[in-house]
Amino acid sequence: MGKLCEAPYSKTVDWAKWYIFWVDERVVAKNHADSNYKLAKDGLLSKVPIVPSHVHSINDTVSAEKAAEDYEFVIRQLVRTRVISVSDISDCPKFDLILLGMGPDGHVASLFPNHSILDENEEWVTFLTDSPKPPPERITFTLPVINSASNVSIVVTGSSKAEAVHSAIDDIGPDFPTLPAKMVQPTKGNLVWFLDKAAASKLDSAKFSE
Ligand SMILES: O=C1O[C@H](COP(=O)(O)O)[C@@H](O)[C@H](O)[C@H]1O
Repeated sequence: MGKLCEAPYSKTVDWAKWYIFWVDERVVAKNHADSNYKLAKDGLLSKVPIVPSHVHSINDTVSAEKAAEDYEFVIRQLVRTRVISVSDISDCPKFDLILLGMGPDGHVASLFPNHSILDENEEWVTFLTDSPKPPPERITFTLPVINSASNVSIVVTGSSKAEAVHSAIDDIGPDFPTLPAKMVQPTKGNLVWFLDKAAASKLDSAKFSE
């Protein structure tokens, strides 16, 4: 994403075709240090000519429950008008690309290990008020939405995440709890992990290309 802010991409990418959504968001003001919107705005959106009306951030003035409901409503409208495609095997939106990070505990988006939110398969966007990682109030896409995307990338750096990378990618047998990151399995899409050497250091074998 950083590269896209630089020449030649900043000029050659057809930014008018880009629509931006947040897979998960912390329910804090948009200028708060914990805001995922702020992170994306400072790092990318303020540096490229994305159409402002194509940037769909959450309503930060309401409760987590209402923010999730509002966000799903917006996405449903865009599916109805065919701005977002729809999956042909579920009624879920089919995003072109879902870009995820992963925490040292194996969480992706705001889908945390052993949380009941992992079983949510009715809603497209749901909320939690007890996130084990602060801040506690968050909204998140659900697994069925993530797994309906055309492409999913998980980008992980640092040795603190090496154990979780190993558990999520390697075959570690049935006796271990399944991490949220391992539940990311696009039904008809591609999944690509991007790891630095430290994050890849506990993988069983060289399943990756440098
Ligand atoms: O809270 C979150 O954490 C993960 C990854 O966290 P990191 O600080 O270890 O990079 C992130 O991917 C997720 O979207 C976010 O809300």
